[in-house]
Amino acid sequence: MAPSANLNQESHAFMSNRPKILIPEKISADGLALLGDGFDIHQPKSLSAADLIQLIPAYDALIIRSETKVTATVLAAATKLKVVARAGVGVDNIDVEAATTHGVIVVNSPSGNIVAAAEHTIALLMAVARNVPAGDRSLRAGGWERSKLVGTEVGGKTLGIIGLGKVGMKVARMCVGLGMKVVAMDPYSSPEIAASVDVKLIKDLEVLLPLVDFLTIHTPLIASTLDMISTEELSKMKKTAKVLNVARGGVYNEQALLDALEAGTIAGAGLDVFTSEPPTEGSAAEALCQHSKVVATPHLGASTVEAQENVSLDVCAQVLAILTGGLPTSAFNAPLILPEEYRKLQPYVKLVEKMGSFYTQHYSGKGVGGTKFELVYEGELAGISNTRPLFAALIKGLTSSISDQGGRDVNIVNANLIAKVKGIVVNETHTSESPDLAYASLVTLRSESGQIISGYVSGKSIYILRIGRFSTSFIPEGTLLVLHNYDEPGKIGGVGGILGKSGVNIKFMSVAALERREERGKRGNESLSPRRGDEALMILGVHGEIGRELVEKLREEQGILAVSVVRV
Ligand SMILES: NC(=O)C1=CN([C@@H]2O[C@H](COP(=O)(O)OP(=O)(O)OC[C@H]3O[C@@H](n4cnc5c(N)ncnc54)[C@H](O)[C@@H]3O)[C@@H](O)[C@H]2O)C=CC1
Ligand SMILES: O=C(O)C(=O)COP(=O)(O)O
Repeated sequence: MAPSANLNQESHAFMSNRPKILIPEKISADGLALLGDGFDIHQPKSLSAADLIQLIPAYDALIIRSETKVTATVLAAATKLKVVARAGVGVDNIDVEAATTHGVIVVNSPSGNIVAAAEHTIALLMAVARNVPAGDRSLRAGGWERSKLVGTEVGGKTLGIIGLGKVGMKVARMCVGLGMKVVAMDPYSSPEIAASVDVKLIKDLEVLLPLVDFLTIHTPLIASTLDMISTEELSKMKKTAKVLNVARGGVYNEQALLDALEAGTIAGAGLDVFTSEPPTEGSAAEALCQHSKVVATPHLGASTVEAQENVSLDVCAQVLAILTGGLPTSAFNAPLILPEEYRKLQPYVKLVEKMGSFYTQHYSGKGVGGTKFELVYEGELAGISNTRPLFAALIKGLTSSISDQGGRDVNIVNANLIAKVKGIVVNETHTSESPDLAYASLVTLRSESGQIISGYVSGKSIYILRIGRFSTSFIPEGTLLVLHNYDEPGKIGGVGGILGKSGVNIKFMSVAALERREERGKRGNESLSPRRGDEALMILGVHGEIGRELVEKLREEQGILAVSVVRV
């Protein structure tokens, strides 16, 4: 479907190479200021589902609230997207599983708007208890209906909370403050946590429902909470009970609630959220909004100046971190890594990726290697338990030369999944016993069939230290020619001559000698000069086109045992 004219205009307005951020919903300016001017930020006023699919391929980040539906189709089209940031709590409008498959990080603001949501729950509680909106409506219409609008006090009444999480706990505190008795049901909470806010935890919903005068739900909308309160549950409640929903449309079955209000088996409802927003014509949600026993608001739970500042700051900081190579603080589908650990790991991420890429290109061409690996961390690295970024870097490196996307599709979010699909198994070993280690940390990649590559980081540079039986020290960068040869005089000259004739310049050369038997296992930084008659690896950093013909020519050169071209 073609995008609207308005959209075309807007999308052509910026064509720079800066990372692009799409913000189709209203986000507070505080967070946007945090992003600075290093990005192209596009804030269309409204975006249809079709327009979103049309636009999304150009974007690196998407910042949304509850209105934008980030479906599997949107994510499949989002070839550059690195992050979907939800400026709020609930991520039920994002297909998190599809995001994981596509390597897109989903972040949110876990607590930026919880005070707002809790306070809005109290606003609806008081509104339904005291008929505030009905009184206001009647007065505006010229009435003065006092006896018709007699309410109930909340003090001394029992409130039931389903979902004693962040919002639920705040609501509990506030309602205890209002003099209410509070009981709660949450299978993942503990009696101690509940007791800390004077709440009695009740295991069974069936036991809780008949006790309460007011019921409020504060769970996420997930499979197990959809239609959690339906006809049967409502029938167990007092006829005078009133229900509140500032969580998500769908945790109460809307039709069942409408029927109960109509039948008088439930006395009233305060609703902020609906299964379709705005409610579709003729739906139970629309009928609920019009019902005389209902106080309804248009998903205003998080709509306070303060909450919007908080959530905007929270998610923009994370988008900034992700787009500049850092890690988010609250991701739904990425592991939590402490900033200090991440700082230490970062140089090794590049090293391990290059080791993996080198491995695939150097060994797989020879038909050796396998898909089972051991990644050994020695020295300082051994002390870091959360090496998930290194695991992801290895998977990215191993698969980069054999995937359509050149490994760009692999990241910390989906590395596990991709490894599984490709049958790659990595066993990470941390060994702190490395008495002769001359580097702060050493990383060794070992395949099940015995191939080995080791590397280390020094300052800002990364080095490959060992390839199979050969010890070396070179910076893996650009196009490398790796020649396995007999270490005989004239080899370098011969190879140099062939390359020169083909217009290929040599940028650097490193001759890797066979590790002496006594040196194996030690791997210090002592340089090992090749001995006559031994085999050696010649690693050449080259500039120029290395075609198949040239590789064949090199292979035919006397004393050359194997040639591989590695691009890292
Ligand atoms: N109306 C609005 O504008 C807003 C709505 N929300 C909604 O409120 C929800 C809750 O937010 P938070 O308290 O921050 O989340 P939370 O994750 O801190 O708490 C959710 C609680 O629900 C519990 N839970 C999960 N499944 C359950 C089940 N089957 N039965 C009983 N308890 C269950 C969990 O154990 C957890 O304690 C969000 O997921 C969001 O959908 C949040 C903010 C604003
Ligand atoms: O944070 C949440 O879960 C909310 O429901 C708030 O939604 P909103 O950002 O106001 O569209």
